[in-house]
Amino acid sequence: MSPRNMITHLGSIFATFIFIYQFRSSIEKYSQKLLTFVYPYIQITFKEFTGEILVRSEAYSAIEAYLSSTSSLHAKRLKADMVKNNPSLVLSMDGHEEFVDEFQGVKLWWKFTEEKRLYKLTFHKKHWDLIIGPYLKHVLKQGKAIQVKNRQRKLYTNNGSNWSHVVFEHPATFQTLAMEPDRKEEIVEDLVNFSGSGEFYSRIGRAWKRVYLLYGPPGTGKSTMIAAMANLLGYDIYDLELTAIKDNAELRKLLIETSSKSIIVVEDIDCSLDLTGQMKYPRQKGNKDGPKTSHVTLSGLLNFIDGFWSACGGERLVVFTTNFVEELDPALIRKGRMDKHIHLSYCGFEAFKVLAKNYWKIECHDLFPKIQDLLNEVNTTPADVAEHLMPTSASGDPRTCLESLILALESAKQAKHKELCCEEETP
Ligand SMILES: Nc1ncnc2c1ncn2[C@@H]1O[C@H](COP(=O)(O)OP(=O)(O)OP(=O)(O)O)[C@@H](O)[C@H]1O
Ligand SMILES: [Mg+2]
Repeated sequence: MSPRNMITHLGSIFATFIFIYQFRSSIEKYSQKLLTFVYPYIQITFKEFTGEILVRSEAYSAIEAYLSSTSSLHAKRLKADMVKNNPSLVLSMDGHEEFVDEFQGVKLWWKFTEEKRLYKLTFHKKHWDLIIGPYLKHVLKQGKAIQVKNRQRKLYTNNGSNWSHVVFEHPATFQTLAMEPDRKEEIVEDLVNFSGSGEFYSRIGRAWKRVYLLYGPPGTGKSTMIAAMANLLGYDIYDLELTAIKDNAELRKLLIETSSKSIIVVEDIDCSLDLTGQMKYPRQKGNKDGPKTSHVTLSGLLNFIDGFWSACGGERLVVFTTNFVEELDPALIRKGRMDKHIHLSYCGFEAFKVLAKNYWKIECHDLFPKIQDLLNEVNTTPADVAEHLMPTSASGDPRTCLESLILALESAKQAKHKELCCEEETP
């Protein structure tokens, strides 16, 4: 073939290529249009790992948590996994399993692809706004809440300026806490409101934190309530031992290292802090008048909490406890610094009934009226009552325990009576 013909020949091949290419892209364009007309569904994929450095996507894990809880009710094929830091089995959709969800009357489909580690969401394009907006917001919110509930919680303690932690597994709940039901309900409501009010706090420009002061005699349930709070909200606990802290710099370091969704606990502040704000030393635990040993003042701590928390992460509770609330400087415990004061007192009859139900699953008994009368006359702590209700032998029956409690209450009543008589006799 002559060069001239060769070039013409090549030109026509090239032109054909161009034609096919253009024809193909218009086919693609029209087929795309046709497809969307014929197939009006939108698909969105959520991959487990995203970005150049392949970070695990938060959206993926929230969707996984959401679907594992909702799909386990409907999907036909599930798989069960033990997940690190999670005490229970986590069910999730088996590979290629499809799950139909419904939101405000709109159907949508989730499909999990195991080998690609992705979730595919399919929905009709006319629901675009509803799905991209409220639905996905609902899925991520629910998923995150489920993750918090399932995650293994930790109990941190500080030795000096470093935290160390153990797995937090305390059985106390507000159901098992001996307290008047309506007071308990009010506290639970306050806590649940707090945990759901992130937007509220950012709208009013306040740090998302709430400070509780639990006060009352020893053995009335202050530490038990803290555990119940952590279990209710799924929070970690940071048990801050202030006497182990040298100065404010160490305190700042410890507080900055705490994570959100946690309770910072400062027990027995009357024993670990200078309550008047002067740089003296607090007393040893339980010794009302002994010398003080820490270098951190309550006002210094509260200023940190006010200042520190407005500067960084939110959703933290701070809980102070004390046996001697009357010792605390009112300026330091005023509302706004310590938002909620909770008095845990001696055991009343309603609180006793909670303990009787916890320990013996009894809600009434012929000895209850006698116990009610004695509890109205004698101050005894739930710890003491719990001690008497503890079954002494495997076959023990409630009567033995209730009778031993009555004996103890009657002797306490006589001792009180004697004390009163002595007081009257002393001139
Ligand atoms: N209100 C309560 N409800 C249920 N159990 C209680 C209650 N109060 C005390 N107890 C029982 O008594 C034990 C001691 O209670 P807890 O440690 O909560 O007392 P506390 O108020 O923190 O005492 P302290 O002031 O000495 O720290 C707990 O293990 C718990 O079993
Ligand atoms: Mg305690």
